[in-house]
Amino acid sequence: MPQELFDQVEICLKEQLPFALYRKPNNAELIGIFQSNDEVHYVKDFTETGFVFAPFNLNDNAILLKMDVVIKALYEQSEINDLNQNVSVAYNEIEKLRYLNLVSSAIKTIDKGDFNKVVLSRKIEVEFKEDVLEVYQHLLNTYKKAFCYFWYHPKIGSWMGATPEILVKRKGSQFSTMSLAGTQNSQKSEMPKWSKKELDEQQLVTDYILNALKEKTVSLKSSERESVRAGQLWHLRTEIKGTFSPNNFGTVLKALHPTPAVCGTPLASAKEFILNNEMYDRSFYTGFLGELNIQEEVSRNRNRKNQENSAYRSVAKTSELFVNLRCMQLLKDKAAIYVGGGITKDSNPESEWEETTLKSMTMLRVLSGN
Ligand SMILES: C=C(O[C@H]1C=CC=C(C(=O)O)[C@@H]1O)C(=O)O
Repeated sequence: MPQELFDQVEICLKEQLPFALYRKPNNAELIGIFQSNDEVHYVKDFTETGFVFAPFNLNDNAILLKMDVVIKALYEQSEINDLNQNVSVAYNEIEKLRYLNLVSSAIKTIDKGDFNKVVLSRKIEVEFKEDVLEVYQHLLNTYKKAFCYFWYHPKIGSWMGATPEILVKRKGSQFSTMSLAGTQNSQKSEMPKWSKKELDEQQLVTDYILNALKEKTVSLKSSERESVRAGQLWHLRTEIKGTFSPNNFGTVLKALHPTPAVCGTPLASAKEFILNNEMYDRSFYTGFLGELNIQEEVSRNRNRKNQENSAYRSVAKTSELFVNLRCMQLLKDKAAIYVGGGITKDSNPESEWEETTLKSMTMLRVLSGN
C-alpha cells in the first residue's frame, strides 16, 4: 500500500481539502493531486492546467483542481478480485416500471423521427458505511484496465469510479478519442456476437464523432471496430486519431462532449429529451474528468531533416480525459450508483432495464468487497 499517498488522503478528508486520486488504465502508478485550500476553481476555456471534473451539462461549470502537491507511488495489486461474483440490489418494482415507461417513451419519440438514439440513465441508492479508502482499494484491485479514480471536494462532493471510456487524449496537437457503445455480459460467451441493433448503435457514435470533428481538425482517421472488455462487460470500440491546429484543443473537446455514447443523435434533441424526461440530475455522471494541459517532455521525430544539432526532446501539453461512467457519488451514509444505456428504435425496454442492472454491478461489487 502506498502509505504516504494514503496518509495524505486521510489528512485531506479530515481537514476537508480537495484531492483527486487516480490510476490510469493498465498502469501500476497511483497519482494523487492535492489542492492546498478549499477554493472552487472553474474552467473557463480549457486552456487551464489542472485536474478537471466536468458535469454532463456543460452549462453547469466544470471544476478545476489545482495541482499544488502531486504524489506518485507504485500500487502493488495485493489481490485480483473476482469479476464473476454476482451482486445485486433489492428489486424495486416501482423504479422498474418508471424506467420501462421512460424507455418506451424514448422509442416512441424515435419512431416519430425526433432523434435516432438517446442514452437514458438512472440512479440507484444503496447503503454505504464502509471506509472510503478500503472501497477505493477494492476498485483498484478489481478494474486494472479502467481509469480508477476517487475525487473529493468539500464544497462539491465525493465521487469514485472505474471508467472504460476515454473522451480524448492529446499530446501537443495530436489527439485520439474512441467511439464506445454496445453492451454484453462477458459471462455469456468468450467472444460476444453482436446484434444489428448493437452494431448500428455503435456506428452512429463513430459517424457522429467523425462528422463533429471534420471541420475542427487538420487530419482525422478511424481504426477497425473491435470488441473490448470492461470488467464483466463487453463493448464495441473504434479508435479515432487526428491532429488539430494550434490552440484549438478547447474546440475539439467541446465538439466531442457529450458524445452519443452518453447523450444521443442528433445531439440537441436527444439532450433536450434527457433533461426533460430523466427526472433526476446526472450531475457529474457522463461528464468527464482527468489531467488537463500538463506540460510534459516528449521525444521528437529523429528522422526529420536539419535536426542534427537540436535536442531530441521538447515540451508539449498533454491531456488525458475520461468519460465519467461506472461511477458513484458517496454521500453521508449512502452511495448513489449511476447507470445508463443507449436506446435506438430496436431497443427492448426489459433488456435495457437489465443492461443498467448489469452495469450497476461494476460499483456494487466494490462496495460489497467482492
Ligand atoms: C451510459 C453508459 O454506457 C455507455 C458506454 C458504453 C456502452 C453503452 C451502451 O451499450 O449503451 C453506453 O453508451 C453507462 O455505463 O452508464
